[in-house]
Amino acid sequence: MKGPLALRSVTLFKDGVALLGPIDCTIAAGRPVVLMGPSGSGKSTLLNFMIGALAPVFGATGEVWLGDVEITQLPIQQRHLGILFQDDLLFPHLSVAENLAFGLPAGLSRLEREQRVAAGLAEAELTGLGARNPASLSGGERARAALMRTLLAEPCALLLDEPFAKLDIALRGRFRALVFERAARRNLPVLLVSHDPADAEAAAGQVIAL
Ligand SMILES: Nc1ncnc2c1ncn2[C@@H]1O[C@H](COP(=O)(O)OP(=O)(O)OP(=O)(O)O)[C@@H](O)[C@H]1O
Repeated sequence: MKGPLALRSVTLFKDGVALLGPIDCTIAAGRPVVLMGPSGSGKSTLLNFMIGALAPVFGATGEVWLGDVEITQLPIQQRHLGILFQDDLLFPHLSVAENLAFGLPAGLSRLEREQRVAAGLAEAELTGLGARNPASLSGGERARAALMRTLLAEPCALLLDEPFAKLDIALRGRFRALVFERAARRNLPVLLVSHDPADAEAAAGQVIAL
């Protein structure tokens, strides 16, 4: 599945009361869109709806499209969306390198897997930390590992929930550039939840404000 990610008349409800929407938007491939809004306005819930993992307390109407396929009712694994949750959710029993390898596409040779993980570690500025346990990393290192695991899985679109929030300003700039470049190079639609005006600036005004 390729092409833009689109929301059509999406409304979210919590306990039967409208929480957010209706939202209509198209997230074009290659040009990240930033989703901003007050805490508790439903940004993370919208991402969960898009991947098909809404908590039972919520309800939703409307449609999600990826290219010319409506994915609203598809099982989570058939949507081919990459999501980075706010809490990094690395597997605690796997090393950092094993976490990165976890989502790699099927069918790669062992050598190719090792090369991609090594390149991912380098790109995430985690070289030398591959054998470590996630619990032994700093919050920012874990956030970078989780972001790279999401990128290495080669999804058809990316949903990123405050991916740079735990990084210092310099790292934030470098990882913002990494995500924007990757989106452009691989022609990926990216929806980026953020409270940081610098992300909105990088998205050249492509902002959804709740
Ligand atoms: N599993 C849940 N059960 C009950 N209420 C929930 C659940 N998850 C989220 N909520 C509530 O739903 C509302 C929307 O939450 P959500 O996490 O989507 O907000 P957000 O815009 O992402 O906020 P933030 O910017 O603080 O991350 C909040 O009031 C939150 O307390």
